[in-house]
Amino acid sequence: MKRWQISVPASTANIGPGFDSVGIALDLYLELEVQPGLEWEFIPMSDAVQGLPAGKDNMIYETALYVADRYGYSNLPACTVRMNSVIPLARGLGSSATALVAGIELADCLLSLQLSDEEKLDIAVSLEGHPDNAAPSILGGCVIGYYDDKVHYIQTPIKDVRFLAVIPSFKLATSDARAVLPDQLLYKDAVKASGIANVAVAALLQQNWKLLGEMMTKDLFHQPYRESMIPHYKEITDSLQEAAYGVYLSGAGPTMIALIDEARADAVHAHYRNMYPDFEWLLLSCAAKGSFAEELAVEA
Ligand SMILES: Nc1ncnc2c1ncn2[C@@H]1O[C@H](COP(=O)(O)OP(=O)(O)O)[C@@H](O)[C@H]1O
Ligand SMILES: N[C@@H](CCOP(=O)(O)O)C(=O)O
Repeated sequence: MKRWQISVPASTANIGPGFDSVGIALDLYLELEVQPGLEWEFIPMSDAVQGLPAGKDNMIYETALYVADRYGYSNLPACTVRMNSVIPLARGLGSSATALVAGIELADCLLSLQLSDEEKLDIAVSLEGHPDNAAPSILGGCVIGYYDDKVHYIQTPIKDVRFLAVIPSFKLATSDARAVLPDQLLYKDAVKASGIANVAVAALLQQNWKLLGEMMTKDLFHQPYRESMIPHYKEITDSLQEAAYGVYLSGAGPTMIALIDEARADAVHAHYRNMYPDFEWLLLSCAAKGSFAEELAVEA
């Protein structure tokens, strides 16, 4: 009887103006331990995953079944899945994408599909609609991508900077934070927004963190519409701006992230954590490696 360990990194999407397109994998993980069982059961092993569906209504199972169906299988052998995660849910750190990617890895293990990264990407992004969370969770590093009939992307490493996440205590579902965005932009505004995003991406590729930070605050695609959903957004981001290259809304929020020089990160973290103790603070790094599954030794 085989057993597996599946590991999927969280992600921070948009990075300011890279709306629905730019994302970075973070060293914060959803981990699953999978072993054959009598019926499907998802057991939470950490606080972050308490209260999630425990059976076939869990998103990880639903995704795995979707993959099975896509490859011509009508069911999956029942398993007990122990879920361990430190990714806060509905905070803008890509937890739903980690569940989706974990489901793909799960089906891959149980059905010996031997999916390539490209196949995993195609499945995940066709389900999410945008590649900014799922692509870095699968590939690791920073991924700049666009999806139509396939995922067009560039993957690039991130070095010398840390991500200081300021996490409010309330949840904000991505669907709610997308509902406040406009249906259309005026042509001249779209040109301006695209110019800002182009410079941000070029800065990212050249690791020009100062220029990237400047472009973060100029975003016209999503942050201006979402800021008012997050109490103290302006106060906190203005304050952090003094110690950071730039500050942005992570994914759909409510988490805010300051991009900080690696050498100063610990000191900045300690200082701001004391200033705003009502928030959860996490000092994170880019995860160079994406999702993976490995077979565990059979228990005696
Ligand atoms: N490990 C998991 N197992 C099952 N469902 C999950 C898991 N992690 C996240 N989800 C689902 O994803 C939802 C959060 O998704 P979303 O609103 O997109 O926020 P985010 O992806 O920013 O955390 C959770 O409320 C839950 O329904
Ligand atoms: N581009 C999406 C990203 C959502 O990320 P999440 O981590 O909040 O799920 C958006 O901004 O809506």
